Amino acid sequence: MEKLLIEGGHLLEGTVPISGAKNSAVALIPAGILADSTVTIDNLPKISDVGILAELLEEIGGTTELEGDTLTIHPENMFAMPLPNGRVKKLRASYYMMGAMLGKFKKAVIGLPGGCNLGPRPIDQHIKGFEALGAKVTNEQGAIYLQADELVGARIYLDVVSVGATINIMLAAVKAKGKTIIENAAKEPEIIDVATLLTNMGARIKGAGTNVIRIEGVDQLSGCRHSIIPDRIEAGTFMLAAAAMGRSVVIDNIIPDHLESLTAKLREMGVRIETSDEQVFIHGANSEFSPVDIKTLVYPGFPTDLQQPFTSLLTKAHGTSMVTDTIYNARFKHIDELRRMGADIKVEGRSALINGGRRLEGARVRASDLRAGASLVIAGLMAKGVTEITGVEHIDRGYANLEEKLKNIGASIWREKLDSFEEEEVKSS
Ligand SMILES: CC(=O)N[C@H]1[C@@H](OP(=O)(O)OP(=O)(O)OC[C@H]2O[C@@H](n3ccc(=O)[nH]c3=O)[C@H](O)[C@@H]2O)O[C@H](CO)[C@@H](O)[C@@H]1O
Ligand SMILES: C=C(OP(=O)(O)O)C(=O)O
Repeated sequence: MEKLLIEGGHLLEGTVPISGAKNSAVALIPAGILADSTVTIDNLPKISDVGILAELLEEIGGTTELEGDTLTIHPENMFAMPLPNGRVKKLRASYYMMGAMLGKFKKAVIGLPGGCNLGPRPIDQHIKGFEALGAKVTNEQGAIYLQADELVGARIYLDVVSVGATINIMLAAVKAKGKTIIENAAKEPEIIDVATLLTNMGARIKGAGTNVIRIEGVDQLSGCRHSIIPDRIEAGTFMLAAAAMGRSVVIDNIIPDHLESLTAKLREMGVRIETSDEQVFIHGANSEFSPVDIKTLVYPGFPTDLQQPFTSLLTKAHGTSMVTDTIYNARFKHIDELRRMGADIKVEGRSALINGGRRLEGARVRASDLRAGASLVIAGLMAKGVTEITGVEHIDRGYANLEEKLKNIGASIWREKLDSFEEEEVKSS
């Protein structure tokens, strides 16, 4: 077990290159199962979720090669190996093994997924979609059993706009007989990225990125090469760090349009931002920030995954800000930790009220989930003194080379192994 240490107060200056998107990568890798020849995925982020998914493909008989940021998937010898336990429990996106294996083999056994604990995260809409396509789905002892004689296209209306259900139904439907229509689909850029890969493999998909996706099933999908879109959440996290502590920071290799909701809110606070085709420039630290209210919404609204990191920045604004999460009702585990660092924050229902303007102080804190970790890293960069963050394994699920990227722009951040006393403390917390 490890911890991150940050000596706060250092101003940031320079360029941060952004990696490929976690939430695309974790769907694109299972999508490789559907092909009958080699799939090559470029611009892969070096994060633990990616490594675990590659191992899952090997568990079902595939071979994978990771060289730099390129993953090559050889799906020829894959088979419908049941995966009721083990690695599937370590991440949320293992649910994509359901759609991909159902699409390819017409059957799958997959343990219920893990991932960030943000309150209830049901997968009823995924299952509703699989059933509509003709699968029999049962839940036995924490694993989902899926079986179909054949998959037949259907019209599926999602009761909840869900990224995971939209992608999972696409994965299952691309090889179904006839036409599938997904209504009230999610519109996140990662959905377009997955549809692009599948289309390059030979799938027929129209409307990805709108709320109605039409899929005409095909018999066969072949290998292809695909480069992952930039990670808008990683980019947003660095934009927030730069707003908090940046003299002048360039966030490079991004699609600025994917970050419009964040850019608008930062500008409203008084952060100076310029954008170009593939970069944003942030001039932050010396400004007097105004408080703002944010409400998380489905894309193109403000992303829930940036809510926690944004909260840290708001401790610097002069006055009271309100952060409301309409997607997850319990995504506030970072708040207690920010309080340990001196933040004045109250949680009321789905909202956090941040009374900003006072400098945070370094403390020993715990990252309970991925973006709570990002929020604590930003808080640590801002704080007086040293902040120690445990729960680093959550941060490693989603941020590639975080310390290196921050060090390169002037942060003082390093990683240490926990001693046995600290390990005991973490295990019992
Ligand atoms: C691997 C991945 O891509 N993770 C992202 C994905 O998670 P994930 O795909 O799990 O999130 P969803 O978009 O499915 O969830 C949105 C909301 O719908 C609810 N819901 C979802 C499915 C379902 O069957 N029933 C249901 O009620 C969820 O509890 C949540 O309240 O989108 C989230 C929302 O942008 C992000 O926070 C996660 O980073
Ligand atoms: C919630 C997240 O991830 P996951 O869905 O993989 O748990 C996230 O990326 O912020």
